[in-house]
Amino acid sequence: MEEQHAALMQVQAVSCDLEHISVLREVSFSLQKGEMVGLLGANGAGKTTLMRLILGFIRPLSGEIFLAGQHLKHYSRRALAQLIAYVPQGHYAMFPYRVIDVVLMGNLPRESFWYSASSALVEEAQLVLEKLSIGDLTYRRYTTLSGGQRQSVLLARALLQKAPLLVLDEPETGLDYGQQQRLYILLRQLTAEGYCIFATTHDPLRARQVFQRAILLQNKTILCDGPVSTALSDRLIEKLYQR
Ligand SMILES: Nc1ncnc2c1ncn2[C@@H]1O[C@H](COP(=O)(O)OP(=O)(O)OP(=O)(O)O)[C@@H](O)[C@H]1O
Repeated sequence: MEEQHAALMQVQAVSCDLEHISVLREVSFSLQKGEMVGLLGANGAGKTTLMRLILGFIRPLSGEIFLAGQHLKHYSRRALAQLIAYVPQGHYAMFPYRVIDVVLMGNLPRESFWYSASSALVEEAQLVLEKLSIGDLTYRRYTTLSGGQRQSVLLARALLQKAPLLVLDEPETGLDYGQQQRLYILLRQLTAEGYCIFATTHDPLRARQVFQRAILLQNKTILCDGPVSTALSDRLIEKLYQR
């Protein structure tokens, strides 16, 4: 059964310009179910741009991106959201929704906008919040939360989305030490359940402990892609961040 071996995401020779400036050149890699992959590179290396490309927010100049075997351009927003969940780096001040309502928005790709959440779904959302140790925030207003608390709520929303590919932009930013530890334990559990985690990080030493595989971006392309034991060697870390 070829389907079972197909990569969850395949990026083939992707190049991208922003404002007529070349940002990425001939980037190729694939992501499989059950993998936890870190994306590393110096400031401005193109990590966020690469994430925006695979999320379908921007189109590549050339190259192809496939998700679950289908070209990204053939997906509707809703169909895409059933396969990729995204936790952005920034925390935008939104309307003063309650935390539980923000988390329930994770189910929107499967429902119409005006759907009323079943009690089973509300219970599920509460369980996700508890899993992230923020059950006490359930009925707080999102706009009143701290940056780290908002980050955890956005992760809860992404988990309720139940997409097999979780894309996280610097997920540990703003989290205290305990929340970071719990986050990585949870991400490991999710990969064991078959989820694929693709996350940027600025902490190569931490990445060496928590990720299985690392993709290093430098000079607009991939410097190294492999198991953290080799991709995050002292030599390559030094090379990656040199000026
Ligand atoms: N909208 C834009 N228009 C023009 N250039 C952009 C735009 N967004 C990003 N860039 C440029 O593209 C390059 C890659 O930016 P990107 O945000 O992808 O880097 P990054 O690796 O995520 O950086 P950081 O670690 O600082 O978050 C940078 O040189 C940046 O200045």
